[in-house]
Amino acid sequence: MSARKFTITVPCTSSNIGPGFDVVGLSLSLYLTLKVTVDPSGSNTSPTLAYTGLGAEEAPLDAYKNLTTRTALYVLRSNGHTAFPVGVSIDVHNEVPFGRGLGSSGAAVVAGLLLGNELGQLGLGKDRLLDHALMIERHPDNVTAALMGGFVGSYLLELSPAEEERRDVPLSEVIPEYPPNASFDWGTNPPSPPKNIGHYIRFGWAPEIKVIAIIPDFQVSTASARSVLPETYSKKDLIFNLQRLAVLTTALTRSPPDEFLIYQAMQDKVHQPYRKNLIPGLNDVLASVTPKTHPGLLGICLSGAGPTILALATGGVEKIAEDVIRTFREKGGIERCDAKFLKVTEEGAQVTHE
Ligand SMILES: Nc1ncnc2c1ncn2[C@@H]1O[C@H](COP(=O)(O)OP(=O)(O)O)[C@@H](O)[C@H]1O
Ligand SMILES: N[C@@H](CCOP(=O)(O)O)C(=O)O
Repeated sequence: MSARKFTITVPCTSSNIGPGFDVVGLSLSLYLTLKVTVDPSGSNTSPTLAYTGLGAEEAPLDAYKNLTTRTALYVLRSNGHTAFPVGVSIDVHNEVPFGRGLGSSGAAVVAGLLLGNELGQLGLGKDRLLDHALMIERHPDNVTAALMGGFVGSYLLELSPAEEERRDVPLSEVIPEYPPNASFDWGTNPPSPPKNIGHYIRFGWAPEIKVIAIIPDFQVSTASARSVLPETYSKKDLIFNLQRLAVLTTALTRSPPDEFLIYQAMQDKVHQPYRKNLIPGLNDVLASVTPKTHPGLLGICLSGAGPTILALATGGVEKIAEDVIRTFREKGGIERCDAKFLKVTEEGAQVTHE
């Protein structure tokens, strides 16, 4: 049998866009790319991994430790396969910085979903793959945008008790850490996830709206940025966010974009105020870059869990980036930031066969 070759491409994502905590995500033009060969005459029983680009010094090359291949193994195991096929080799190239709020872990998971689907020739559609993604990243915003592309809103279905039980399988059983604990049973496959647990809708995106990501040179893990959030919110703060999110999703589709509407609609009281201590200078950045000080600016917020700043603008993008970088340096003591001028990607994660 001859070797199969295919390439998986997954965009990075910016979630929340101000008030849409755990709800909206935007897929953007930095990519995680996997070039995969499956050679049935090969002798390796676990995939060999080579990795270039961002995170190369951190990403495990052991297929049982790497998030992408662990996700692929979950997709395989929950769909009747017991192991990886033989003869798999994967060249990873990554442009998505780790721990910056640009959805690197969501991209790694989505790449793993497509990888598992291809390795097992399972023929699962994207909607079904989303169910698998939600067993791993339990907030839908990044993974939905990375999988589907564009500007996307999503919610999780309320489940029946039986479905809850299938969904609440601990992560350590869905994608076991390696080596797994002594009682872990590789012979028993995890249940397949309940169906249609995540629902989504694609919004439009006004073509005039440009995207700037200003990426500080340090990591904030999403887990730690979630641990600082409160368990409960005041009615006032919830209403504040709901009102803005309802306006924002349509405001970003309208041409020409309305800067007053968008700037106000990108304010947030649910996550950014609690994350400011993790990101020195955040409040100064958000307060000092406004449509008044920076003509062309539409809105500015934390990208995902941070520390990246997402600015949306119709013009003046270089000045916005320069001033965010300067404010981070002067007020936050952050010496290095990288500015990226990104495109909204329409197509989402892709597999192409050679
Ligand atoms: N391409 C990748 N391959 C393997 N692991 C990855 C990859 N990208 C991200 N990860 C894992 O995800 C972690 C970052 O996830 P997270 O804290 O959610 O930040 P973010 O998703 O905002 O970049 C990394 O430290 C790494 O463990
Ligand atoms: N809604 C999540 C999004 C996390 O995104 P990431 O890019 O930081 O992984 C949150 O804000 O916690």
